[in-house]
Amino acid sequence: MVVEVKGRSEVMEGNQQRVDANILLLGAHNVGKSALTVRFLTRRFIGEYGDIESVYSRVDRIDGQEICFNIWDSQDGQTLSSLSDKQLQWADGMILVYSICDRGSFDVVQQQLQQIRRHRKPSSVPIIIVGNKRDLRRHRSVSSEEGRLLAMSQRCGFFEVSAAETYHGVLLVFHGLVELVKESRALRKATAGVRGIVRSVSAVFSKKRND
Ligand SMILES: Nc1nc2c(ncn2[C@@H]2O[C@H](COP(=O)(O)OP(=O)(O)OP(=O)(O)O)[C@@H](O)[C@H]2O)c(=O)[nH]1
Repeated sequence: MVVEVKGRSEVMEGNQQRVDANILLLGAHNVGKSALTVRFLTRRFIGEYGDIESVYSRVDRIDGQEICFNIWDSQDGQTLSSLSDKQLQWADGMILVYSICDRGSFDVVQQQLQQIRRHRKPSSVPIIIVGNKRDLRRHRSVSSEEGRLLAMSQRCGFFEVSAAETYHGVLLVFHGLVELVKESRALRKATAGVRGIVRSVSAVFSKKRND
């Protein structure tokens, strides 16, 4: 299976900076990762999704800025061991999906979170946890509070949505994540700037000491 992986970039087009955001969808089998991806890309819910793993792109204009979403819809509820370094490093932001009717899928999200945190700091990769299949709430086995508490304890965003019922909720998830990606990049740039200043000042003082 070939997965085309693009690098991350911020491209200047005219005076406007285009932002690329690499978004990785994770979660257990059958929770609706493909349904969320297809809903976001096409506004449609088609019911059956096969087993294609790929990176899809969509360009949106948000507040006048062009954003290119590169979305990697992972396959088959990847287990902890099969979550590759390549996927973890590629992502600028992640969406961890569970089904509100499937407690096991909520456990998978918690395990995947632990694994991600071993590789990437919260400041380097924003995460949104999504409880999907909200339309099936009569079969609910994970309460909204549990989802929200997990998200708060792990410094993640949280949404409950139904890929089957609405486009708007799904749009909020992807757009919300891209805002967090932009904030995290700005923070890292600022931190790198401060580190540079500290390094320069230290260099000046150590030179003076050596003179
Ligand atoms: N009722 C309901 N069904 C959904 C919803 N989202 C997805 N489904 C159904 O759940 C099943 C699994 O959806 P997929 O999108 O293929 O799930 P996935 O997580 O990509 O599954 P894998 O690729 O096998 O890991 C399909 O039958 C979808 O039609 C939803 O919001 N509500």
